[in-house]
Amino acid sequence: MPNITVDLPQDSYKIAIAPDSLSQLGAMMQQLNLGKKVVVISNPEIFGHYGATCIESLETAGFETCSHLIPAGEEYKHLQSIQKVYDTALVNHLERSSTFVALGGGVIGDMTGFSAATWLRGVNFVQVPTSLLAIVDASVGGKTGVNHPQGKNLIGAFYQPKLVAIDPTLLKTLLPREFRAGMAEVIKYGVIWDKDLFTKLEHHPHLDTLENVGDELLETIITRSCQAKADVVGQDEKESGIRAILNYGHTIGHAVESLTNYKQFVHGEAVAIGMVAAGKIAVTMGLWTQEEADRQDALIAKTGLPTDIPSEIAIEDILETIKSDKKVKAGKVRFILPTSIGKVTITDTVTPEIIKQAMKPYGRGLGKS
Ligand SMILES: NC(=O)c1ccc[n+]([C@@H]2O[C@H](COP(=O)([O-])OP(=O)(O)OC[C@H]3O[C@@H](n4cnc5c(N)ncnc54)[C@H](O)[C@@H]3O)[C@@H](O)[C@H]2O)c1
Ligand SMILES: O=C(O)C(=O)C[C@@H](O)[C@H](O)[C@H](O)COP(=O)(O)O
Ligand SMILES: [Zn+2]
Repeated sequence: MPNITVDLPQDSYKIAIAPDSLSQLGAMMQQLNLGKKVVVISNPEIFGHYGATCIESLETAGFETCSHLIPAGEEYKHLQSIQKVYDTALVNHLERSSTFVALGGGVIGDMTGFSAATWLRGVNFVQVPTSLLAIVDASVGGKTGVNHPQGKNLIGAFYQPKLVAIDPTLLKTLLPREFRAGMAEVIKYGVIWDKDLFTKLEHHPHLDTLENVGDELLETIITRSCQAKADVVGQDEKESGIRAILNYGHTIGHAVESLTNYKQFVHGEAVAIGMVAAGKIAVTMGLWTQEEADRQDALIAKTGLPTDIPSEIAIEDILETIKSDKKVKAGKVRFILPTSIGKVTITDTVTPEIIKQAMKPYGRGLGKS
């Protein structure tokens, strides 16, 4: 599989994609002129599977290692978990030249990156993504952070890794539900950026498990998704413009995640629901054809992802929650809406009335309104 570069004005970095990336991690990090000390941050399950290989690779390359484990789950993505990472960094005398390695999914990656951005005002950071979602999206681009009780990722920093080491063989232990969640972000790239990827996904009979996707399509999924993200981030590192398109499906998706207290849906599932909702809004506004929106929704359904906002969520609660979305500008909520497959527009013209109208015919999200 090819390597990809995230080309930035400062500190460009490599996304290394290979079936032995984990065992080569130490050797790859050796090339980066990093300090001797490394903390590997993970969760107990992932560390149980891959911690030993990771540590062995680092120590063979001459690094001194320690580890820090955070319990699994989005509900631990908060500032108290970061405080405990700082405690480990302090006890182990990590220095400015030291490196924080994220061995995990997007939750571990976002928290490790935020800890690295803030400990000693910034130490080195390396991503070793282990979930499909982290491989194709979260490990690339330097968005790091944690949730606030009032909303998703409200606390954070843009802080780029020195290296992203992707080992697709780690996916063999990922649960099918989590695989499908990653596929939601892959479908996102198809809708916002890569029509050809979208068509390839449409033509594949089953997208619901790693086995059904198969090696050839998996390689395409990983390389095209990472390339799409690298292209967008390379143009707009800190989301002053085009990068906002990577938030397609997230305006309503994040609201659904936080309104269900991160218990009912994992991130990718909420994004799938958010993409279907954004599609309805785009069709209602005359920006997108019903036929293409149906193709998007069919792909999401074929993957086995949810499509509907649960009826227990009142549309008023969604409208209230999206007011604290990070894309709000001059008090206006901005939406990313498709105009044709592979192309989207960023707009602040979506009113609460349009959202209600778009949702109404489908009977969703109107339970308590
Ligand atoms: N920074 C970004 O650009 C970005 C992009 C997308 C999502 N995110 C964030 O990422 C998070 C979602 O990431 P996620 O979907 O990876 O969730 P996650 O990190 O919670 O991982 C999902 C589950 O899979 C398990 N897991 C991961 N890899 C495994 C493996 N190889 N084998 C067995 N189990 C494994 C984890 O322990 C966890 O239980 C959200 O917090 C989201 O906000 C960030
Ligand atoms: O990298 C980006 O930019 C994204 O928006 C990618 C999203 O998939 C990801 O979920 C991100 O964390 C959302 O960012 P946020 O700024 O809306 O919290
Ligand atoms: Zn996302």
